[in-house]
Amino acid sequence: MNTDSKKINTSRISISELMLPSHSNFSGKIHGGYILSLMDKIAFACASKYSGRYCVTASVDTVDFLSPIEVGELVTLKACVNYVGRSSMVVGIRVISQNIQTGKIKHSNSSYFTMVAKDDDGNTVAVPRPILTTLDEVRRFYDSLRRIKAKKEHMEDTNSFDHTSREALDRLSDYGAILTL
Ligand SMILES: CCCCCCCCCCCCCCCC(=O)SCCNC(=O)CCNC(=O)[C@H](O)C(C)(C)COP(=O)(O)OP(=O)(O)OC[C@H]1O[C@@H](n2cnc3c(N)ncnc32)[C@H](O)[C@@H]1OP(=O)(O)O
Repeated sequence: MNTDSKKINTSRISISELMLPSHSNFSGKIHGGYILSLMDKIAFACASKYSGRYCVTASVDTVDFLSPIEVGELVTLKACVNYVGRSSMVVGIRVISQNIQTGKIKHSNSSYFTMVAKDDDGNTVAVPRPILTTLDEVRRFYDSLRRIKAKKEHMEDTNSFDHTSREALDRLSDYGAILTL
């Protein structure tokens, strides 16, 4: 177990990038996949900065795209480590876009990436214990814990659900689905 400790706020990082026509999709808006790749990059940078280790993405929480991003807008991603396990870190990411001419800012999306630190042999490795210095950091830490617990419960629910049971098949009609087995 790594007994070092580190202030969680040392993980704070932000990147800005101007959105070019090459980043757009068929409708002329910025491609969501491009934003996701920027989010993965900043999550990697944030977790590696905190842990001093090479990190891999273990999981990505839901990403809801709240408003489209236009070509020519300046996209800024802000990230910080919210929660630290033994080898895993939950990185909170907020993405905003700004129209450079008008200055108008839109919240594009937010998400949580779970990153895991690895050593040079590719084994998971303990990361420093987090030092929290503000109540916002305490809130984010507990919010992460709640999401981890909810995900675990959801997995247990999914694993114990029998989709072939009479009850499950009957219930399909509640959702307007027609069964023709
Ligand atoms: C410094 C060098 C510079 C190099 C300069 C390169 C520059 C380059 C630019 C890079 C730009 C972007 C880079 C992005 C990084 C990729 O894109 S990485 C590619 C995509 N990700 C992967 O390939 C990961 C594949 N999966 C794995 O390796 C393993 O399954 C994992 C995730 C490490 C877990 O391994 P495991 O054997 O199950 O280990 P286990 O001990 O059970 O779990 C370890 C921890 O992971 C957690 N965990 C495992 N699975 C999950 C899950 N699904 N959800 C949440 N937590 C999980 C566990 O709870 C545990 O947490 P702790 O209790 O330790 O805190």
